[in-house]
Order: sequence, then structure tokens, then C-alpha cells
Amino acid sequence: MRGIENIKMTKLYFIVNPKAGNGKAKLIWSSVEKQLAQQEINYERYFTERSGHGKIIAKQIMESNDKNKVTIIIVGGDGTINEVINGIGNHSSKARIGVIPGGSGNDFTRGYGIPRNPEMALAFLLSEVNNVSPTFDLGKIDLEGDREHFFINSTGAGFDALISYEANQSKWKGLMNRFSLGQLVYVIILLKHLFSYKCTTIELTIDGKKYTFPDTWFVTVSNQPFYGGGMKISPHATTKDGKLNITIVHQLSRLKLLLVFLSVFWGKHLMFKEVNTFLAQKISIYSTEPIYVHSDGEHIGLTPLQVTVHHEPISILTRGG
Ligand SMILES: Nc1ncnc2c1ncn2[C@@H]1O[C@H](COP(=O)(O)OP(=O)(O)OP(=O)(O)O)[C@@H](O)[C@H]1O
Repeated sequence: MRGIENIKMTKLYFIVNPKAGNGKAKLIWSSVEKQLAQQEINYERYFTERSGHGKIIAKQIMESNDKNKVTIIIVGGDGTINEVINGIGNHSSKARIGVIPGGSGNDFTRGYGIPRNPEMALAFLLSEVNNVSPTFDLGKIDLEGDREHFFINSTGAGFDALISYEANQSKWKGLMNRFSLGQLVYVIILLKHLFSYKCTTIELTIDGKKYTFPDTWFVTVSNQPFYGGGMKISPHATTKDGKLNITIVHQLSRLKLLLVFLSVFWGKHLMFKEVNTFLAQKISIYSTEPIYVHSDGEHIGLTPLQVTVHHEPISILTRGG
């Protein structure tokens, strides 16, 4: 009884992206809203109205709150989570986030052990609100001449960043999502670029040590195993070790890249000699020609960039991860 009273007193902030999952998140919110009313939960709800709005809302919530811990629950996908993380930014030790998966890829929920069923996710979040939540690493990206960016899943540069950029721009993605075929857009764009993409030489400085990789397709820096809607790009990544996992794919024929691409779904790409991995805290990525950079699958700019583990971890309402 006491626990239920405490939940009612703790104010929860919901940030809902009604467009995530091609509208699925909005339907999920309707059912969440009913549950919250039934249980007389104290909450405020914000709908994102455009791209980037999640960041502004989260920033305002953090700045208007002087509480020790502010609990923000996201109803949406990885893009919305990324925006909220960036709004929280340097207040990460004061924030706690929870997620009700409502996107199409939902790599965050996969990697952090959050129930994938929205009703179960809500029940789980409400049962955990009064408990101390575990903390997780947060990645920080510094792009030259730009503000800092944060990521929770992964960042990277090259071929995959180009594909996610084009897929997010594509008007076909929304249409295909309606038939649960959104992933097909990525495959089509991948095939479109497979025979024309120009690999570059990438220079990495990994915890102070320099490496050069000629003919590189892409480099990914991961905080958790999954990206791209279930691809196990970094099977050994753990979210609490204070380190980031680097994966470099280079000097690979175009056809072999397809093989690597298929094997990533099972995390078996590491057996290819053209796939190298490292574990580090600080990574600089420089390419001979500027290439696309993504943060949790969202386009943020071009190389060069520096990636570090942020000094303040973030609390997440989960038991796994
Ligand atoms: N009201 C809105 N209208 C249009 N786009 C929006 C709106 N609110 C947020 N967005 C944008 O929607 C994009 C997609 O959101 P999100 O990533 O959460 O869902 P998804 O792409 O379906 O899921 P996932 O990233 O897990 O595959 C984000 O880049 C976000 O900026």
C-alpha cells in the first residue's frame, strides 16, 4: 500500500513521439494513459511535434526541476530516446529514464533488457519507480566546430551512417512500416550504394594509440550490442563497463560485405579477418574524406569526431542491460 502511495507522489514525465513506429506509439500512449488514470499516477505528458522537439522538452523538464532525480519516460523509438538523452545532456546524474517501446527498430529496449510488450513495460516501470535504478554508460561525441552530442546505443561513421541517413529521409520508410516492412528500405538503400560507395582511409586514435585502416566501409562505436533494428554489431558490448566497443569493417570486397551484413544479425561477422574490434574509453575518428556520422541511427554531421565515455552515467529503469 505504501509503495502505491509513493508512486502517486512521484511525478513522472512522459515524452511521447506520436509518429514513432509509424503511429504505433500514439496508440500505445492511449492505452498507457488509461492505465495511469486507473492507478491515479501523478504525471505530465508531452507530445513531440517535430524532429528535435524531444530534446527541447527534456531540457526544459530538467531545467525546471530541482529534484534529485527526475524520471522521464519515453514512448517512442531509438530516435526519440536519443533526443531525450541529448536534452538531458550534462544533467545525466540527476535524470532517470524509462522507455515504453513504440518505435520500429527499438534497439534500446533490446540492449537494455526492457520488456518489449508496452503493457508489460509500463507495469515494470511502475513497479520499479520507487527502487534505486542501476546506472549505465553514456557516450559523448564531439564533432569538429559543433556542440557535443550524446548517444546511448552507438555512434559511427561511413557506409552504415549513409544508409541510415537516406532511410530516415526516405518517404518509403513510413509506407513500408505500415506493413512491418520498414527494414526492407534499409536493404534497398544498401543495395543501391553497395556497388558505388567509395571506401576511405580511416585513422583512429584509440586510447592514445594510432591505427590506420585503408579502404574502410565503416567504423562503429557501441555501448550495447544492437543497432539498425536488431543487428548484433557488437556482440560483446556491455553497458556498464565504462568502455566503448569499436568495430571496423575494412578491405572487404563488395560481395563479401553482403555476407558480413547477413552474419551481423547473428553477431557472427567477427569471424571475418576484415572486421576488427577494440575496447576503449576515448576514440578519435578521422577520414581522408568527410563521411556521414550517426548517433543512435540519427544523422548528426560529418567526420572528424571524437568519442568518449561521458563522466556522468545515467540511471535507467531496467533490471537488465
Ligand atoms: N510530431 C512529429 N512529427 C514528425 N516527426 C517527429 C515528430 N516527433 C518526433 N519526430 C521524429 O521522428 C523520428 C523517428 O522517431 P523514433 O526513432 O522514435 O521512431 P522510429 O524511427 O519509428 O523507431 P526506431 O528509431 O526505434 O527505429 C525522430 O527522428 C524524431 O525526431
